[in-house]
Amino acid sequence: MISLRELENEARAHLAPEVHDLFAGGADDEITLRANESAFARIGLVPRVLSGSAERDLSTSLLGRTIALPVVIAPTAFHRLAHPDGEISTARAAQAAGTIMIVSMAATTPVEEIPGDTWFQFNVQPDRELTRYQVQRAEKAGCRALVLSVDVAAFGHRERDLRNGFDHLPDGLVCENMRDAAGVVRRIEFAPDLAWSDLAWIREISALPLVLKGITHPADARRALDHGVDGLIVSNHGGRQLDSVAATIDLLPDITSAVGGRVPVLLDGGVRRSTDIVKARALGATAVGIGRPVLWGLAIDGQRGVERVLSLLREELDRALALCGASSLDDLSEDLLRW
Ligand SMILES: Cc1cc2nc3c(=O)[nH]c(=O)nc-3n(C[C@H](O)[C@H](O)[C@H](O)COP(=O)(O)O)c2cc1C
Ligand SMILES: CC(C)CC(=O)C(=O)O
Repeated sequence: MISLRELENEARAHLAPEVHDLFAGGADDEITLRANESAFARIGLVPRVLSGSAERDLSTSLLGRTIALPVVIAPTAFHRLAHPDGEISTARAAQAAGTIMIVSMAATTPVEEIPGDTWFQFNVQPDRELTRYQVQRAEKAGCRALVLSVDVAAFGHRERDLRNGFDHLPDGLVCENMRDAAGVVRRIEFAPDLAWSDLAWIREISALPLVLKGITHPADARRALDHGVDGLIVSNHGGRQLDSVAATIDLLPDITSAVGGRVPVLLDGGVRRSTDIVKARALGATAVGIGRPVLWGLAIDGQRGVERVLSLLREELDRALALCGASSLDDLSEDLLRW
């Protein structure tokens, strides 16, 4: 398979239709789901010539670590629905590629068993003691940052899942990181009353860097900086939460200018080609996250499938930099783009 698009098509044959829908789908009319990808296509590149070098440096630094390419694994639920080895395979592939996996609170593998360089994503639960326990587990397990999803005040209306009647995991699979201190697997709930003032409490329960995922408004980006967060992820949850949210690449420039380089800004949603990464970097993102392509790779061939996804992006990015006359990611700037 020679592109993420081919992997996406092939994955269909490896998944039960309702699981494919669960992974592929978005909320309501899936306007945002489509917009994320199509918005990248509307931005043109205007490459420079005769300014490249024999070798390109694809590495970037992120919260004090160097990652080999500016692509991290976005947190996605239920990897064992895609492949029996689930999150372990994903993590090993991320490790092999020299990047970070953001482990989902809804992972089907205990965070303690997931190897490599990981961050832990969570939604604050109405039972704050459960959240405290989860966060402390992740910290003990060696996760290097916390990723608080802030776009989950309610559960998105995913019509494919409603139509398919997909409302619980098959026997044998549970959200392992939803166990409470007594070992009981708790249901994921939402906390519509979560507020900026709660960030102080998260700081109290953990010393890890805190990244907010699901920032779309530049005023919220500024507010997040006022609250001392360590990073932001511009995300509309892959179109699975509020439908009609603007495409993330269209939201990015206002956020990066509000942040002014004070903390790293990541973007996810619709990244399928290295030229999407070039555009995001040119608009000030430090790195991008990929969600669904990882699940497609996993469904097709476990760890090797995810490795393929990451190596395709790496090869493409190396070529795109050469063709942009760039020798490193820092050579990519907004003057390479035409809207
Ligand atoms: C099947 C699936 C499960 C997801 N689960 C989570 C999750 O548990 N927590 C979270 O913050 N985001 C979750 N997301 C959103 C992703 O982190 C990411 O924002 C989105 O997938 C990026 O878009 P992309 O799939 O187009 O790359 C999920 C997305 C998908 C497709
Ligand atoms: C368990 C869900 C809340 C996971 C999620 O965020 C998603 O499916 O998009």
